[in-house]
This record gives sequence, C-alpha cells and structure tokens, in this order.
Amino acid sequence: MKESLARSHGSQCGFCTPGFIMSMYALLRSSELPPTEEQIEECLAGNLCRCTGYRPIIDAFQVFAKTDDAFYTNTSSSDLQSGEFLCPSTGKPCSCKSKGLNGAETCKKSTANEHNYEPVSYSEVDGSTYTDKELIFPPELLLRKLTPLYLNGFGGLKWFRPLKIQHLLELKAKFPDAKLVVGNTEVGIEMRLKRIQYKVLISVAHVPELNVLHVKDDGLEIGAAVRLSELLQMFRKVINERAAHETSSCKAFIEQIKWFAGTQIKNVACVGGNICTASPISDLNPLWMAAGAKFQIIDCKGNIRTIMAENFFLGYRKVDLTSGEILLSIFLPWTRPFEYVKEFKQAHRRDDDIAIVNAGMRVFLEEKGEDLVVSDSLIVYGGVAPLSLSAVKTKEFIIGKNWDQELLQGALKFLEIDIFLKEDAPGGMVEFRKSFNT
Ligand SMILES: NC(=O)C1=CN([C@@H]2O[C@H](COP(=O)(O)OP(=O)(O)OC[C@H]3O[C@@H](n4cnc5c(N)ncnc54)[C@H](O)[C@@H]3O)[C@@H](O)[C@H]2O)C=CC1
Ligand SMILES: O=c1[nH]c(=O)c2nc[nH]c2[nH]1
Repeated sequence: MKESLARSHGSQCGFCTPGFIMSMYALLRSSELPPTEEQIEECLAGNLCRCTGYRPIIDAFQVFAKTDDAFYTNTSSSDLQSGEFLCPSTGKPCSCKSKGLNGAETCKKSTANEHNYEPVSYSEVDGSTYTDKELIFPPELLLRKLTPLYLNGFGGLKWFRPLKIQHLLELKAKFPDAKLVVGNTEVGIEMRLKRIQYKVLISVAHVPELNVLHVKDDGLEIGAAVRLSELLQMFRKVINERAAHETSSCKAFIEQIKWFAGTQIKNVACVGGNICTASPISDLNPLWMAAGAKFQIIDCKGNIRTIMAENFFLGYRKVDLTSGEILLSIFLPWTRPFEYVKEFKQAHRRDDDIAIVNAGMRVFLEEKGEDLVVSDSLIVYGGVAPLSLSAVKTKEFIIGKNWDQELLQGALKFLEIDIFLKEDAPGGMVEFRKSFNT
C-alpha cells in the first residue's frame, strides 16, 4: 500500500499519509472479498489531505479493488483461453499473476514502466501469495470479558461504565446531572475545546438494552447506543430482505449516513448521541422526524414513555428529557405502499462536512380514482432555525391535494413562509440557504 501510494505521488507533506494507509489497511484486513472501488472511496472519506488532492491517492488504492480486467482492454474476458490472465497494466494476456510482489519477474510491458512505474495486480496484493496472514484484530481483545468500571480522575471527576440498565438507572438517580457518553464525538469536543467540566461521566456504550437492533413486523427497534456503522449495516440488510415499499425510510437513512461522517466516526458515534445533542444541523434528526419515528424514554425508576420524534426537539440543543431521563431506543416504522421518504443535504464539500441546509421529507399518497392524493406528509429542514424545523403550513396545504405540478408550485410558496430566514440569521449565507429550501 505504501509503495503504491508513493509511486502514484499520493503523498506530499506526509502528514495525512499514515491515516490514509491505516484506513485502507483496515478495509483490506476486514474484507473477506476484494473491496469494490466504491468501498475504497467510502473508507477514505474520513481522511483529509490538503496537498496532493485526492486523485493520486484514490488511484494508488484502486489497484486493490475488485475490477473486471476486461474493462481496461478491447479484449473481452470470454476471448481469453481458459486459465489465461489479463494483465491490468498492459491489457494483454500474460503470466504476471503468478509472480511475487517484489517484482523481478512481474510484467514489464507497461508503457508506464518506461517511467519506472509498475502497477501491482490485485493477485499480488490481496495477500493470497502470503501464507502467514496477519490477524484482523487481536481476538483476545474481542473475547475479553467486560467488567463494570468506576474510575476517579483529576479534579474529582468520576467515570462509570455500567453493564446493566439497572445499574445505569441507579447511577442516574444518584447523579442526575451525570453526562452520558458513547462515542464521545460531542462530549469530547465540549470538554477539550469548550472547556466544559463534567464531574460525572457514564459510559453507556455496553448496556445491552441500549444496544438492541430488532427487526419487528411493523418496523425497526434501535437502541440509543447503537453505532451508526451498525445501523447502516442493518439498513442495508433489511432493504435486501423486505418488500421494497417498506424500506423507503431505510434507503433515505443509508444515503444520509453516507455523508454523515467518515467511517472512523460512524464506528463510534451512536444514534442516541446524535438525537440528544439536538444540533440544528444534525443530518439525521430531520429524517427521524419526517419518517415518523418514535423515541422511548426511560426514567430512573424504570418508567418508560414514548414520544414522536417530531415533538422531541424543543429549542436550540434542547430536548424533551428531564435530568433523570435517558433515551432508551428509537422505533422506525416501515413505510407503506405509496409512502416515500427522501433525504437532502447541501454542504461545502460532500464528504466530512457539516450541512449548510439539510432535510427529511415524507409523503403518503392515496389512490382516488385516477388521481394520487396526499394523505399524510412531513417536511423537516435543518440549518434554517435553532432546531430541526417542521414545515407545518406546507404540510397543511398539501394534504388532500392531488400530487401534481400545481401542488408543487403551491407548496413552494408555503415553504417560504414556513422556513423564514431573517437577513441576520445565525450561520449567515441567508440567500444561499433560502435557495435550498425551495
Ligand atoms: N453529520 C452529523 O450530523 C454528525 C453528527 N455527529 C455527532 O454525532 C454525535 C453522536 O455520537 P456520540 O459520539 O456517540 O455522542 P457523545 O458520546 O459525545 O454524546 C453526545 C450527547 O448525547 C448524550 N447522550 C448519549 N446517549 C444518550 C442517551 N441514551 N440518552 C440521553 N442522552 C444521551 C450525551 O450525554 C451527550 O450530551 C452527536 O453528538 C454529534 O456531534 C458527528 C458527526 C457528524
Ligand atoms: O449535528 C452535527 N452535524 C455534524 O456534521 C457534526 N460534526 C460534528 N458534530 C456534528 N453534529
């Protein structure tokens, strides 16, 4: 990997290089099959480079991708004699496949070779020529039995790691202002950069009730501590297994999680942390609201109440949770036939960037004679107010109307009323942001 990156001029100042290598290494080590080009791009999305640009870096790693060699030549794979190998660098049948990585005998016909560039073929780098494969992850760490933790830090800081919900609720009763933490992607920033001092921290990452991921008849139950990578995996699974009309929300979430953050962040950031932070530009909260999700909340005594996501967000980073309560789980209903959910995000850059404006939208249509009539809907915008904002008047306007161009033109007018940005609105770029709303 390092060699390929260097030969492709994918490293300049070198600062980002170890990160790129480790992301690629993690992908190769954890993939049973050669990764696709898309997976390679996805795994690098959390790494930033400010010197070379991404093209040479992507090029360097694409040699590890599973591709059909015939794409690069005029010869189709079916023209090849059985057992013949098509060299990815020359596009001609050759035997370079069987040679070693250090390359004395690798195919030398490439024109690129004149510039001392010898691309390595997948068979040489997928590890099949090595017998002693490295372990993906030390199994003893995976198998290690977790124990509850109680640690004391500087300045009287207390850190707890309960493993049972009952223990968590007892801690919450004893320390109502304790800060829960899972991925630490928000709390860490608050403590380090904003210098906020929390006296008591409770890691809820390993509480089983907060990690459930259940496929039910009417939807998906998602524990508040479920990491976004796990959720993404589950969404991908259910869209393959369930009727297409049921998973419109899941598809919208998949698309939005793609641009949420890099893999490293998605591996640790949890669903509940994103909801409870209630950031006005949260990428997922408009979707939970639009998709009709319900939140289950548990108090210190174990009482559970349910609230629609739509009613959970009260103001700037303010949610409907008392100090003794925590978010337990989220219920995402399957969509019905003629019910559609869509996501939207505009940022300065596609990968790894905070939204300027984002949205989640749902419409449920009913057949009335020849027409399709809007029976229910919810349109929610982020980045336009102190909280994820539901376009209430637009919803009222479109319900009961035929799904056509006239409805669209009328709805756009109501959106301008619902999503009103003052000239001095926090976040700036008012005209730019207005242009996305409609
Ligand atoms: N595109 C986006 O929208 C992105 C959002 N994020 C982050 O996603 C984060 C979520 O991930 P983590 O790192 O796990 O958050 P975290 O561990 O830093 O916790 C975030 C907040 O959620 C609270 N919290 C966590 N679980 C809770 C629960 N079950 N009940 C009540 N409150 C709870 C914590 O006390 C804390 O205030 C958000 O806080 C946000 O900053 C990160 C990257 C991109
Ligand atoms: O709502 C959020 N959106 C983001 O893009 C983000 N990045 C860090 N923390 C974040 N919170």
